[in-house]
Amino acid sequence: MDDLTTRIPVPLVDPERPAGLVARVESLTKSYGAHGARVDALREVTLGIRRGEFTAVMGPSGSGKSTLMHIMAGLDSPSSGRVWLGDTEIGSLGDEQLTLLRRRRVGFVFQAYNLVPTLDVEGNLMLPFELDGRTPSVREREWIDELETVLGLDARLGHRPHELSGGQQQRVAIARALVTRPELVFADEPTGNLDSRTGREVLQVLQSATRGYGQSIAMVTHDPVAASYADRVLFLADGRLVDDRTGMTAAEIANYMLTMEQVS
Ligand SMILES: Nc1ncnc2c1ncn2[C@@H]1O[C@H](COP(=O)(O)OP(=O)(O)OP(=O)(O)O)[C@@H](O)[C@H]1O
Repeated sequence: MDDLTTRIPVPLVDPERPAGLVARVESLTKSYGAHGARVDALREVTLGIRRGEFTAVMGPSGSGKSTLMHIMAGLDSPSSGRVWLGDTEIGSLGDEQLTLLRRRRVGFVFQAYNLVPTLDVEGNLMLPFELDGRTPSVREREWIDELETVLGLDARLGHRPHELSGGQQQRVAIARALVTRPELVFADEPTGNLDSRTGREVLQVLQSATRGYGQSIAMVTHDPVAASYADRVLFLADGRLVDDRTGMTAAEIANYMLTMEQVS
């Protein structure tokens, strides 16, 4: 597989746009259930995801990582607090606008790949455009071709997901998340189903998408090795943001998690 960083010098992020936060939440709270059975999944969380960075959201099981990601991606609504994607406040959008935001401005990569089994690789990559009721422009077609080459999918375009390895399926899912050049890609345990070597390859692809193209990525994981590929690690514990660190090694993250688990 080629290295994204060396092949394409064209930045994904429009240089005219100011650097800063691609998404943020303010005093975000999410509770499930009521009274005695109430679970506070998020408690007054305030944070920003920086544009052009690979951010990992780490924390013990049940700390609120998935809930945070779902709310930031407009897949779930908060109990209270505010959420922005770029300058758009998500809470102010109606259902239709929210659907368009999810379709056009964010991308998703899931642990289970979530490819359409009846479509081949090319069909899966075209899906975001089909759902949007349009065909790719010439520039978009060039970008799709580049992604297919860089992600090593050229020889697989006519194959269906069951004919691919897990790592290949996840590369298709990453390419599909990138084809529309979304402002932010959300990745939920993207290496959860992969062996460690294939997992590392997928993490390198995500890292290269940030370093080579300036793609903003927010990845939820409980794996210290996966988080060490990120530029920045946000730590959640018991529904709260407890730390915000950069440049951590896998060993440092693992130690940090161990300390968190001992304290809680
Ligand atoms: N739909 C729901 N109904 C009730 N409780 C929920 C629901 N979704 C999440 N929770 C609770 O909210 C808390 C946070 O869950 P969340 O899935 O966000 O944690 P997580 O950090 O992603 O965990 P994991 O690493 O195990 O996936 C947990 O206590 C969970 O049981």
